[in-house]
Formats: sequence, C-alpha cells, structure tokens
Amino acid sequence: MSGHGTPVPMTSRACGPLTGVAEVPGDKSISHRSLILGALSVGETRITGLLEGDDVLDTARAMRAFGATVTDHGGGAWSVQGVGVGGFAEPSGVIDCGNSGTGVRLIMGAMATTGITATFTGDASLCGRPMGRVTDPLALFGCRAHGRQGGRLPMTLVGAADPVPVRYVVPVPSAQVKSAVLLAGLNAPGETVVIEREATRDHTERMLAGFGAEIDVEQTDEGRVITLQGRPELQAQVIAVPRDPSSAAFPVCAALIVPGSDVLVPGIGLNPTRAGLFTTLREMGADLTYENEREEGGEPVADLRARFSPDLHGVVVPPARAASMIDEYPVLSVVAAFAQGKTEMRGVKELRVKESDRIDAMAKGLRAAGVTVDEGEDWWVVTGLGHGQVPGGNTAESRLDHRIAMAFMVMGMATQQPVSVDDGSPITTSFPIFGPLMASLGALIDGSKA
Ligand SMILES: O=C(O)C1=C[C@@H](OP(=O)(O)O)[C@@H](O)[C@H](O)C1
Ligand SMILES: C=C(OP(=O)(O)O)C(=O)O
Repeated sequence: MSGHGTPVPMTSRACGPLTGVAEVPGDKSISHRSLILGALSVGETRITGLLEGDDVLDTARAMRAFGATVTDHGGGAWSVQGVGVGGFAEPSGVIDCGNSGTGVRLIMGAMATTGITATFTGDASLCGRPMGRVTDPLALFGCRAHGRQGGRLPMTLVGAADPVPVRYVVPVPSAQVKSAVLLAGLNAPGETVVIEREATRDHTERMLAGFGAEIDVEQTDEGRVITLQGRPELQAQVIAVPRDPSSAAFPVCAALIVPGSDVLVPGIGLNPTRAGLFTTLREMGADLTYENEREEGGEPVADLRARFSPDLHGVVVPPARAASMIDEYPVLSVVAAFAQGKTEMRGVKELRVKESDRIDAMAKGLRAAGVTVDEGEDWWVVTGLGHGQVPGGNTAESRLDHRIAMAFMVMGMATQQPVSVDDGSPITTSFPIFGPLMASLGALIDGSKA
C-alpha cells in the first residue's frame, strides 16, 4: 500500500556518464497475473522473478484473503496454492489494492462470477479512478456493484451466483478491462467472447493458454476476437517472470540523454504489445540496440543497449502505437525535451485516467522546467530544446504516481539545474530498487528511499 506515509522529497542533478548493467525487476503485469491465475488453478504454482513492488504485494495479500495460500520464499521466489476456478472464499475484510488499477480491476473480474461479496478500496489515487469500465461488463455476467459517485472506490461487488457468459466489445483500449472480462468468463459456463478494436498487452491470453484454458484469438474486421471456454480446470504452472520493459524505460531513457552514457539492460521482454517506446526512441535517432535476441517462456526477449544520443529529433507518435507504450509517455516526454523539434503524441486520452492525469502532471512539470508543452484532451506536443539546453530547476508534483516521479528524476540527470519531486514514495509500487539501481549506474539522486 503506497501513498499513506510521509512524503519523500527527491532531487536529481546532472551527473557524469551512466554506465554498467541495469537489472530491472520483474514485469508488473505478468506478476499480478501469475498470482491471480495461480490462485485460480489447482495445485502449486511456482514463480521466480516476481516483482516485489507494493502493487503486486497488495495483489498477493488479496489472493490470501480469497483463500489461496501465497508464500514468499525469498529472492523473488513465490508459490501459490490455488483454490481452483470458482473456488474463491468470501474475504472477511476489505480488499485494499493500494495504488494498483491492474490489481483491483483484475481481482474484481476474478471474483465477479463467484457467489461471494467483496469490498474493494485503495489509496487516494486509486479511489479517484473509474471502475465503471470494469463493473459495466461484469454486470452482464450478473455481478452487482455498489460504489461511490462516478463508479469510484470504495466499492462492493456482489458476485453472480448463477453467471451467464457474455460477448463484449471493449470500448476503450484497456488490457485491464479485457482481462477482467476474461477472468470473469472463467467461471461462467459456456463461451465468453471479448473483442478489442485496438490490440492491448496480451499477457492474460498467453497465460490463460499456459494454464490450460481453452482460448482462441482471431484477428477479424471487427478487431481481435478472443474466445474463452468457461469452467476449465486450470493447472498450476512454473513461471519465470521476465524483466519489465516499462521499468527498463527509465535507465534506457536516462542513458540516451546523459552525455557519455552506455548502459546494458539485460533480459527485457519485447512482446510487441509492450515495445512501442523502443520503436519510437529508435525513430527519434536513439542509439538503442537489441543484443542477444532470444525467446524465453514464449516471449521475445533481448538485452537492450542504450548509449548517449546527442542528435535526437522529434517525431509523431501515431495513435495506433499508444497501447503498446501507454505507461511510457511520461518518460518519453522527458526525452522529447532533449530532442530537436516537436514530438507529437496523439490518441492518448487514457493517460488522463492513470494514477494521475499524466498529460497534466508532465505538462506542468515540463513547463516549470522551461519546456513548451501544448495539449488537448487526447494529445500533447513537447517542443524539444536539444541536448544540454533544458533549464530544469523546478519541483514537480508526483501526484501519487510512480511514473511521474521517475520521469522527473530522469530529467534532472541532464538539466542545467537540479529537478525535484515533492514525493518519490510512489516509486516503490512498481520499481522498488529504482534509487539504488540508478545510483549504481552513476546517477545523483538525493532523498531516495526506493
Ligand atoms: O493490464 C495491465 O497489466 C496493465 C494495463 C494498462 O492499463 P489499462 O488497461 O488501463 O490501459 C497499464 O497502464 C497498466 O500499467 C498495466
Ligand atoms: C497505469 C499503471 O498502473 P495501474 O493501472 O496498474 O495502477 C502504471 O503502472 O503505469
């Protein structure tokens, strides 16, 4: 649970070259799903490389509350003794998902078609985020939700005792919504069909197949049509969680803007539904190479090598790429500030309903650092000043948003004056070793607890 403690102000200042190997933690999306699918399967799922960030630890606690046995064996090794599809027990207390949209929305889906009732809450950020996007499709299965105005947490879900399968076209590009419907479909008899017009990260589909569910994905004129047969017996798995590309983004982007840098980020998942940032950076002229390309656990993986790139230029990032880099726009906007010319980011309305309104949070901080940002409801444009030309000297609000805090810490590594954030404590939600890892590469960050 994040954001409940004392704020941790942090300051980042210009540093010498960043060099070395950045072993970033496990993938957050895959970590949540490993715990949830482990809890819904029969037998013991063994997981290595689990991200031990607050978001995932909250999901582990929640799975215990629903009756699974979740054990931490140390060093990222965990096991989950599952209760089987439909086997969730009614929790005796409120489920606190902390700062995690993925956690709360996927768990809501997983319990929505069991005849139990559960009450969910979270921190101030999560309680401000829309849950109707999940509870609307869950209502089609027969699940009832009672929350605050605007479909906000705290919220009680009364699961459907007699669920029916659904066919649902996801109205927003969201892997969380898609996944919630699929997880609910697990305990509905018959065929649940989810259609997404724009492809979003496909970890749920891949993992459901891995756990033995009958799931079929077809690309049609309507979009990606995912068909799941309900009431499978999921079989426990052995899972090695790959390192998180969304966390790799921070040392990679830092290396591109700090003179003389040369950083290797090994073992990063390059699933095309997640790799949009790296494509964009290369289009901008980044010296970013994929080394030792291979496949691990059914996912394409490579070691990323990022070197200082003095001649970055602005690009237009197309809306079609948004889902594959949705969490990376904050740090991309920082790189854009050090490029020549405008970087246009379009089709990104979803950024306004993340842990914070990420367009607003970044635009305000970038402007305070001397960078011009124009914005509309679903777009923003950063006018780059070029390498060495970004003034900095500002204190940005992190707004309980880990990605905003880390993006501004990266910016301060290459600005003329240091850059601060009022509260870096949210960083532990997704990247608990951010501070020491960046320091080991040569970054100068004060105040870091993470
Ligand atoms: O399914 C997931 O694991 C996630 C989906 C994305 O959210 P949306 O589904 O809201 O786009 C992303 O922003 C989040 O960090 C993780
Ligand atoms: C949006 C994010 O997470 P979530 O929706 O799980 O809170 C994120 O990690 O950037």
